[in-house]
Amino acid sequence: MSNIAIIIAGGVGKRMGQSIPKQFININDKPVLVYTLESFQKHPQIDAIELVCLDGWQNVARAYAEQYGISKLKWIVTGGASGQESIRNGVYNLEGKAADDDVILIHDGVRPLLNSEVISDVIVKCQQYGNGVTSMPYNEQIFVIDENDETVTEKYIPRETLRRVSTPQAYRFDLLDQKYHEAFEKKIGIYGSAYTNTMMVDLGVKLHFAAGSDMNIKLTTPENLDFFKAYLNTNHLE
Ligand SMILES: C[C@](O)(CO)[C@H](O)COP(=O)(O)O
Repeated sequence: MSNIAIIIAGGVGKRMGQSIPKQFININDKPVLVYTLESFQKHPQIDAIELVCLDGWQNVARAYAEQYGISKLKWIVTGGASGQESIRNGVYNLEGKAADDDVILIHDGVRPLLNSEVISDVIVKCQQYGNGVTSMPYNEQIFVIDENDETVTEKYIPRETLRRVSTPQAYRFDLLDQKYHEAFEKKIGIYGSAYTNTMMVDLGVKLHFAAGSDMNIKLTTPENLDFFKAYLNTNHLE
């Protein structure tokens, strides 16, 4: 049984407002994506890495992998028109390569502050239950926007009933492959902001929470990049 990481780096990163895709932005002279790949390269339980890459950037990614010694990188697959198409491309490429009981970890290429405990726990949960999704408690109050006026609210959701999820998310390969085929055939769970976790729930799968980390932020805005730089500088990481 192997543990295979699929790193999703197929997006253009419009919200970052930069001329190059956010996964390729250099922070302290190293691309964001390389920090992410290194987390999986260093983890002793990860056997192989597949990168789903924005079209046109495959050679750049391959060159970086060589430069930074990401020897576990086995496959580079081209991303799709949406997040779900990108993940699907990564999953389908593993057909005939991954075994049914392999643990497949899906992770955003723009979450470079991933620690090894989070990777370990999501693998344990997946081995135990067939899936595991990293998650954290929600610490803010959540209010629901009024149906008729998006500037007001009269309703909230008690935060004790919520958990916010992140990546990595891990699924047994047979479940993951079967559910992507079902989703794309029936057009379920593949709308705009959908991801593997929401698709699984839409297709009736019960998800199991794994440990998350507040450091494991997704770099979406320029402020997130500033935070990442500050973190690296304070912690003297390279
Ligand atoms: C974990 C996630 O929020 C989906 O549940 C994921 O990080 C979303 O990534 P996206 O690039 O914002 O779709």
